[in-house]
Amino acid sequence: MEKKKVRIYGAGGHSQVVREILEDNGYEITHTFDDKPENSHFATKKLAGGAREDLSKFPHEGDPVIIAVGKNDDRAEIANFLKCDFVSAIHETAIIAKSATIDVGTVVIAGAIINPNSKIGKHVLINTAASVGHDCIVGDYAHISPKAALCGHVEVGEGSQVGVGAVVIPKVKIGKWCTVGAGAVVIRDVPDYSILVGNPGKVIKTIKKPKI
Ligand SMILES: CC(=O)SCCNC(=O)CCNC(=O)[C@H](O)C(C)(C)COP(=O)(O)OP(=O)(O)OC[C@H]1O[C@@H](n2cnc3c(N)ncnc32)[C@H](O)[C@@H]1OP(=O)(O)O
Repeated sequence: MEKKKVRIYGAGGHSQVVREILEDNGYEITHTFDDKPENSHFATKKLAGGAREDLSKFPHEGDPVIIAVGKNDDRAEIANFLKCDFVSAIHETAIIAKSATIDVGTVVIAGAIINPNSKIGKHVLINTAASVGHDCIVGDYAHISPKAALCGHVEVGEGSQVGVGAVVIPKVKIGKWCTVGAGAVVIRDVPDYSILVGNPGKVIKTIKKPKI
């Protein structure tokens, strides 16, 4: 049987993880693109320039693409300028409830768990061993970092990152483009554009709305 084909946008460390998931899932990677080839991971082969230099020259048509870029605002920007079909990458050891939904372009890494009725947006990253409780909503371009835990009915807004090992208690709403620091415990709703750290989590900074 002919292999499914995919192109990877992004050639850093995260791209290596996505590549392995796709290969394990039976894909052939036909091209890898990066806007900063000089920063690419040493193991990347057959690298081509990205679309930022000249969008009109980018081969939008062709094999579908996955955006394997770790920074949420970069992922959002790239998703907005590419006119391609997108695929998702879900590691075989991830546990995803039948009633959970996952939108296009999303990556779910080894050992992650997504419980019933949760809705995961586009181009989201659910990282290694992260857990998403029941009835959660995770917005487009968000990142739930390794071993972070969202309890039930939690909402994470567009573009927000929940840092490694952070915990979010039930029913808390995290706004858009927030960063929850590593190891934080979030016990109250978080306004858009906040950076929050500690236990109990406290907002230490507010960022400007990213240009995407
Ligand atoms: C596979 C992977 O690699 S996935 C990657 C996952 N990445 C992460 O989880 C990283 C999450 N990022 C963090 O925790 C960062 O420290 C951030 C975003 C919270 C803060 O970063 P910055 O905005 O650069 O803040 P900065 O480092 O200047 O620290 C500001 C203050 O917050 C404190 N602080 C920073 N991070 C934390 C934290 N996680 N917990 C508690 N306090 C913290 C600092 O000690 C400092 O305190 P001070 O002002 O009293 O000295």
